[in-house]
Amino acid sequence: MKVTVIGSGYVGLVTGACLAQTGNHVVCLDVDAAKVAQLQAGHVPIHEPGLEAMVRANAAAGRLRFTLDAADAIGHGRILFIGVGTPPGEDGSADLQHVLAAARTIAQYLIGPAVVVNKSTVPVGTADRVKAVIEAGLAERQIDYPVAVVSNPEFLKEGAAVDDFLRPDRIVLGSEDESALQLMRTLYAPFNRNRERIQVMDARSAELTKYAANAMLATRISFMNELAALAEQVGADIEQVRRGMGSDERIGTHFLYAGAGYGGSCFPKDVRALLHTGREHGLQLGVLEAVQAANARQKRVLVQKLERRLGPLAGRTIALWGLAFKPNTDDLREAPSLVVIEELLERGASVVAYDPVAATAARAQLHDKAGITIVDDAYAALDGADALVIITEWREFRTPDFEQIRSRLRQPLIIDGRNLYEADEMAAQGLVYEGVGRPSTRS
Ligand SMILES: NC(=O)C1=CN([C@@H]2O[C@H](COP(=O)(O)OP(=O)(O)OC[C@H]3O[C@@H](n4cnc5c(N)ncnc54)[C@H](O)[C@@H]3O)[C@@H](O)[C@H]2O)C=CC1
Ligand SMILES: O=C(O)[C@H]1O[C@H](OP(=O)(O)OP(=O)(O)OC[C@H]2O[C@@H](n3ccc(=O)[nH]c3=O)[C@H](O)[C@@H]2O)[C@H](O)[C@@H](O)[C@@H]1O
Repeated sequence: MKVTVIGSGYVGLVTGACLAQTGNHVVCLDVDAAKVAQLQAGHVPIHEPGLEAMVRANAAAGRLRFTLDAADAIGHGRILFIGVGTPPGEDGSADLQHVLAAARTIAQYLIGPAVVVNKSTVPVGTADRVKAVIEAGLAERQIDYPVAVVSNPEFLKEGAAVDDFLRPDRIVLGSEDESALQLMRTLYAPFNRNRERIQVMDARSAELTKYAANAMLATRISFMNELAALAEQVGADIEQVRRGMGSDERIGTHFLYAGAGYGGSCFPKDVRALLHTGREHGLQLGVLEAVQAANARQKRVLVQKLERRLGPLAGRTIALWGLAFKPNTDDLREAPSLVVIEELLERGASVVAYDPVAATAARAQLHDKAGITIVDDAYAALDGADALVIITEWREFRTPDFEQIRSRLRQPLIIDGRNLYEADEMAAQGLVYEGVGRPSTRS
């Protein structure tokens, strides 16, 4: 099939590459000239395992190309995906300017009937708005090609995006247009083998499903972070509690890890956007408000732990391991590390940070901040530091050289925002260790 994808970011690029992989001919449109040039040269500008190889292979096979030329891209596809960003506006609502601009571009250059598929995360009612914008644009051109708009929210996770797209838990299709749905079923058939993953519903339910899923996951995390604080007070271990409660099938084991707070480009923004939708309809979503407040508190917990151990932090040097909002990505959007860095610098501490993948992105973002150095060696970050704070659970931090950690730190203190180690083992290594919601070493 001929497919056009508007927006070549995490979602657009993964969608384009995976659909080309199953034999479709895909053209990806973007407005960012530098990004398009990079992609045309076979370079994927984001760190996403497996993506670059897939992009190169499909480009070489003639099934995937990138363009800035809207007429070319819109003229190509019978199915047109919208995968542009929906960043938070001032009031927390999802800013739809890019989605609506994409709709206008479609209307301007469409040369025949089309199925427009919205993959961006958008508030309820956006499918109707997109359809109205396209129809108005076509009417101006005095043509009336039939256009169906399908809501098809994306559930991929960064760092596992290709895998998630190829093996989705479900494929949500929001539309009441039978022929559009039939086309979508055919397009998604390769990702729908062995068991039925396609769920058809109305567009509004599809749009709300996306926010509901992210909000539920965020809720689980904030709930566990709150319980972790309680566990510390009552002398329980949140890791044992997690195992105990997660083995109940009704609860399940995923997304129950207490930590440094959730970050990323989606949970924070989507929780805010859903709260805004609630307010627009006169509803206070109290559970979700608490989720958001708990997360804001959690991002500060590691610094409070440091203060309790070290006293005032002015003049101290703190080593940070991990800057990305989670492993396997170089994405720093809403990363807990940024809050920790801000809080440490505000208190007059210096920061020496290491991240195996996000260092370049972090240097670009933090270059104007005095007091932070980003180094390329995990152990070099420790030299002369008063403590090590672990913020992202990169695999290489799982079994580090504890002897080096102890000898290179000025004080043998680890504050672990991801509960990677056991307190008694740390004590045996001569380290003072504190995780989140778990018993610490004694001293
Ligand atoms: N990043 C993620 O893991 C996920 C994101 N989403 C949602 O998908 C949407 C896209 O997110 P990302 O891919 O992360 O965004 P992104 O910021 O990485 O990429 C968006 C791309 O769209 C381009 N763009 C903007 N306006 C355009 C226009 N008028 N025409 C053509 N291209 C245009 C931008 O230049 C950029 O390259 C958002 O609504 C997000 O909430 C959904 C699931 C997962
Ligand atoms: O809408 C989106 O963009 C995506 O948002 C999340 O994906 P992502 O933000 O890439 O990353 P997650 O793996 O969900 O992690 C989000 C944050 O929660 C934190 N987290 C996750 C799990 C957990 O148990 N505890 C916890 O603190 C992570 O460290 C990270 O900061 C969802 O998992 C995806 O399904 C969704 O498509």
